[in-house]
Amino acid sequence: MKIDVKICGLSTPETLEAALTRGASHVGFIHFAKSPRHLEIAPMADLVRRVDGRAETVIVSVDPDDALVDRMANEVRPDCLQLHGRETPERVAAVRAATGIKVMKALSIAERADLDAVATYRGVADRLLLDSKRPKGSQLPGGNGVSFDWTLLALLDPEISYILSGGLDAANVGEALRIAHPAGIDVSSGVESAPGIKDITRIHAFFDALDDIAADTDSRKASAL
Ligand SMILES: O=C(O)c1ccccc1N[C@@H]1O[C@H](COP(=O)(O)O)[C@@H](O)[C@H]1O
Repeated sequence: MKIDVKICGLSTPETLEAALTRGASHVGFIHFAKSPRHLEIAPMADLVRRVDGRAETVIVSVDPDDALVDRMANEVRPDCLQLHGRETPERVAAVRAATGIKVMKALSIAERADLDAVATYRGVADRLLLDSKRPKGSQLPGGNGVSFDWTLLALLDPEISYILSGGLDAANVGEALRIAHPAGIDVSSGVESAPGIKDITRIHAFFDALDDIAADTDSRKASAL
């Protein structure tokens, strides 16, 4: 089964094109002032226009107030709003109802107990994204390039569809997909040369790794016949 691939924290037309050319299903843009990937609304709207239907566009924000939700919805018009803060299920439902835009809710996972929150967003958020907890001292709730214990995901109801995020890169995505069975994967730091600087070579390396995994899966299926 082909999984969704979200390349997040894009901020230049060149790196956006690289992600789209390699077949990203989702491209993400960060609106969070403390992030090295932060984009103001106008340049973000410009990048979103360039996508022109080739992938789903996602704006990532953290506990946005109603005024910011309104600006993101009306001035950028993304396909999806990713809420990466402490938004409750009620807030997710309210953002969705107010904008008519899909909502992806990010949840932080570090231990078994963190999985309990996942079910409370089921049927409320359009997509669920499972990310690592922020490391001590980090000002960012995501985009820290840190992964969590993927074996925890075996404890999740298998009916729950999620996007796996946190510390993925070309070197570890194969192992992640052997352990977890996400509907999609999300990468940001793993395709950067420095915080906030997307690297076209690393974007290609990430998709090359996914191509290798797909080829390996196909050859295993063929030899099982
Ligand atoms: O990337 C950021 O700076 C960021 C800021 C605030 C909220 C979320 C953010 N990023 C999200 O975190 C995932 C995982 O990032 P990484 O691959 O571990 O670096 C990223 O894709 C964004 O969805």
